[in-house]
Amino acid sequence: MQGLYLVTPNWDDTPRLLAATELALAAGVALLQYRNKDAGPELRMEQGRALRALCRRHGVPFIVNDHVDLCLLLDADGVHLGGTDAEVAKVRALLGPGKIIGASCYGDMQRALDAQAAGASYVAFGGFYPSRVKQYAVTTQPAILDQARALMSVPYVVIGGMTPANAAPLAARGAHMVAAISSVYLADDPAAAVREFNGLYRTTEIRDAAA
Ligand SMILES: Cc1ncc(COP(=O)(O)OP(=O)(O)O)c(N)n1
Ligand SMILES: Cc1nc(C(=O)O)sc1CCOP(=O)(O)O
Ligand SMILES: [Mg+2]
Repeated sequence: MQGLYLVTPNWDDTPRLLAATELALAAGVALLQYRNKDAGPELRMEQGRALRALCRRHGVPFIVNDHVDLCLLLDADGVHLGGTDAEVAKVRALLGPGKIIGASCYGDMQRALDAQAAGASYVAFGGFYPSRVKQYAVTTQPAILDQARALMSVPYVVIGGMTPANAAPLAARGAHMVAAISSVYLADDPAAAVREFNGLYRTTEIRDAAA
């Protein structure tokens, strides 16, 4: 797992969402998360089903945000859980070993260690920078990645206001994936934005190979 972790925006216009996502997936995305905090159950089912089909066509793992029931209904590849969502251990017991479970850990290393012990497949640290789509206090520091490199055995993701430029030092510091919404979905050219994010990892690989 390395590269861009694309997360969807709160768009109710499904054709627009699918068109932008298709461009992004064709450009090369490591994981896609369906996150629409404004959608009701019907729209979530419609968008989730369509995005799952798109991901299958492109061979990209499909993750559902928050909704374990939707993950099961769609036979998604996994679910992402935050502090107010279901507990990782309970969801792991329900989904079994084959599904991906992600856990939001904000700037909290102990939370990441606990999530890993409870069966998380990856953890996410954030928000590093102000976001155009979510309000939070920007308190997470890049130094948490140095602790993660030393302590974590599952991959760790960075999220929150990511652009190819400001994510570069975080990728260089060991983040396995960069998660983003607006830098791709609000870009004039979503495919070009995806390629720019992926460029961070080519640079990291070249640097690692030379070390
Ligand atoms: C990859 C990734 N990281 C963090 C989050 C945030 O999850 P959460 O704190 O549960 O907040 P909401 O996304 O549910 O508003 C995420 N979704 N994805
Ligand atoms: C959904 C989400 N979770 C965050 C966290 O810090 O846990 S930041 C965030 C929003 C990410 O969108 P953008 O790339 O547009 O800032
Ligand atoms: Mg959540």
